[in-house]
Amino acid sequence: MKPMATSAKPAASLNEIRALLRELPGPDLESGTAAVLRERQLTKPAGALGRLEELVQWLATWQAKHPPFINHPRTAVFAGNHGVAARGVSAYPTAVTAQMVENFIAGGAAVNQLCAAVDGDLRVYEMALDQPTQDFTEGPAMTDEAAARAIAYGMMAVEPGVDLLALGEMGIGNSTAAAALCLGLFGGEAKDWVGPGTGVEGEALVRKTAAVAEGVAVNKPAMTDPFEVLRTVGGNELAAIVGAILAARLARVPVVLDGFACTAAAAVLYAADRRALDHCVVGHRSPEPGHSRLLEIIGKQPILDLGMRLGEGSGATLAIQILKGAVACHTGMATFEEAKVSGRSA
Ligand SMILES: O=C(O)c1ccc[n+]([C@@H]2O[C@H](COP(=O)([O-])O)[C@@H](O)[C@H]2O)c1
Ligand SMILES: Cc1cc2nc[nH]c2cc1C
Repeated sequence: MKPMATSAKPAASLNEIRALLRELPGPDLESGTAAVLRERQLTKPAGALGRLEELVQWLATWQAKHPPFINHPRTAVFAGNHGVAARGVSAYPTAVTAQMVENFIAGGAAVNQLCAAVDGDLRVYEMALDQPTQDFTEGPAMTDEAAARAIAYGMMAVEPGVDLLALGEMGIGNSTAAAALCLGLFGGEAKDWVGPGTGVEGEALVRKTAAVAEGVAVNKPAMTDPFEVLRTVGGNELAAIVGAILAARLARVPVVLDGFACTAAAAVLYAADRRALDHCVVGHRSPEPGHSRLLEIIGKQPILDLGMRLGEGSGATLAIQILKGAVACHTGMATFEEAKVSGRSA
């Protein structure tokens, strides 16, 4: 694992990102069909591997390869700080974002263990933690240039050789930003999208809900498209996730999303183009109430449902093991013909 310092990337504008969205490659139906045809020949009753069969078809379709493979999975964790955290909306101080980055580097976090367990390559991308975004209850969190730069930064997580990308985030206060993103993108009321995050309750939860409502109200006139929602109430690590998802699509790398904040960032792309997340699965369901609501809207069924509400890519990384199992069956099983097993009689 190698941490990466934030460096000035060539300035981009959100218009360049919007243009990219119009160039996304579609599914490779030939590879997907090849996976379905092979599944039918394997020594099992038709459909008996359930969702594993769908996942293999999905992988083949979006890697544009049959058989699909997972030899070099990567978990990319983006870390950012949020001005809105100063409103007392998290159970933890903002210093924890940088402290946890140190913990990731030292190998002491949950995601380090989960990534090692799936033989993954963990990368941590620290994004100017000493320069939090503006408090979005007072105006836009980011300028156009800063949002575009953060998206471009996230694109670096997709490098040659990576064949599956799990995404995660670390950012004290980002469940407030994620709730504001969801409210800005999909409407409803602030309380529909706000939950405990790291464990806020009582007065702090009231403050958090008010911050989300206020942030969206203040920035509403600027929220003319999903990228403006990201710019005005999102954050660096959330924008980077958007960039990583776009770059993965362009490089034909399937993506595994994590919990609430990660999925909320991804939902910016869904709101901009209904097909933009077709190369993504959601690794797990977080108990953060906004996550289930969001999964319903984007039409994704999570792979795991283990009550994990950690973030940092932990659930997405764990789900890599399920995807590996699906690929192992698909590539390693014998066909009825090879194993001389009789097929279905009626
Ligand atoms: O992934 C989730 O669903 C999730 C749910 C609750 C908390 N988190 C993590 O906790 C942090 C955000 O919580 P908060 O209370 O500081 O907004 C951030 O670092 C997330 O990775 C993550
Ligand atoms: C300790 C801690 C670890 C985390 N990992 C991801 N988000 C986190 C938030 C906190 C507070």
